[in-house]
Amino acid sequence: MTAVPQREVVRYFALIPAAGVGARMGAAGPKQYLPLAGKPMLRHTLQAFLDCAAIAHVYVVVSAGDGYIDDVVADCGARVTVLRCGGATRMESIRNGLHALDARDDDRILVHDAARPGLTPALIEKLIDAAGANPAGGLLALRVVDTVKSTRSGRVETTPRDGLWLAQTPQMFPYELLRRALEQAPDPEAITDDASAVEMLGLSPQLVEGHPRNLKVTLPADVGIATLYLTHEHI
Ligand SMILES: Nc1ccn([C@@H]2O[C@H](COP(=O)(O)OP(=O)(O)OP(=O)(O)O)[C@@H](O)[C@H]2O)c(=O)n1
Ligand SMILES: C[C@](O)(CO)[C@H](O)COP(=O)(O)O
Repeated sequence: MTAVPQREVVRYFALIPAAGVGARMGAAGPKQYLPLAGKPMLRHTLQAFLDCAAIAHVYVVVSAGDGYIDDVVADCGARVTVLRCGGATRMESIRNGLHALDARDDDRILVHDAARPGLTPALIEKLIDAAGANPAGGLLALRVVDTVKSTRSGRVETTPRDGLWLAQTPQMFPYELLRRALEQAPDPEAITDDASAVEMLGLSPQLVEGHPRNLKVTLPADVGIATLYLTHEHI
């Protein structure tokens, strides 16, 4: 009997860049380790992926000299791998992480900021369900709800808000596409999210409605808001 070649099943991997210094937070150490609702910020972020059955493995990228990560992942089990290959920018950390992990071209990589601890398994599943089959990938994003002003022209002008979105993470792409996009980006220093590198290839990643609880903790004022969400599961 001739063996029928098996189609390989697409796997979903999380890649969490956690090698930033948190300059805008201005805390004594990197913001991803700040205690929030009793746990380091990054531990909350990891839990969302650990609680999502669709995620085969979680990779965390930290800087080579990181002295906090071992304690944070101590109770995470074998589904989490630490990659000590962080770079000088978010994009560099992600590129280094992609080189270090073992994935097939079609596997989906969900890049998610360590600094977005309010992510939930339901939001991860929503992204996978909506955009998992899209060859150009997809990302969580929020529709702009406020009136938008622009000062680009030198005077104050009102810009229509319809069709404007705020990018969140996870941002999910086939492994080969994401590697290629980040390698070919003309100015990787200017790229602040992964989707923009994919857009530069002429592709259109799918926007999937995210949630305000998935805010990025960037400034000191964000700590209180994130804590509120983490202590109130259903808001
Ligand atoms: N060289 C870098 C810079 C950032 N990040 C990660 O990318 C995510 C989003 O970046 P951002 O909020 O800008 O974090 P920081 O770079 O730490 O903050 P800041 O820009 O205020 O210094 C964070 O989880 C951060 O740890 C990273 O892995 N490597
Ligand atoms: C990836 C990101 O979180 C999407 O909103 C964001 O772009 C990170 O970079 P920033 O420098 O904090 O804007």
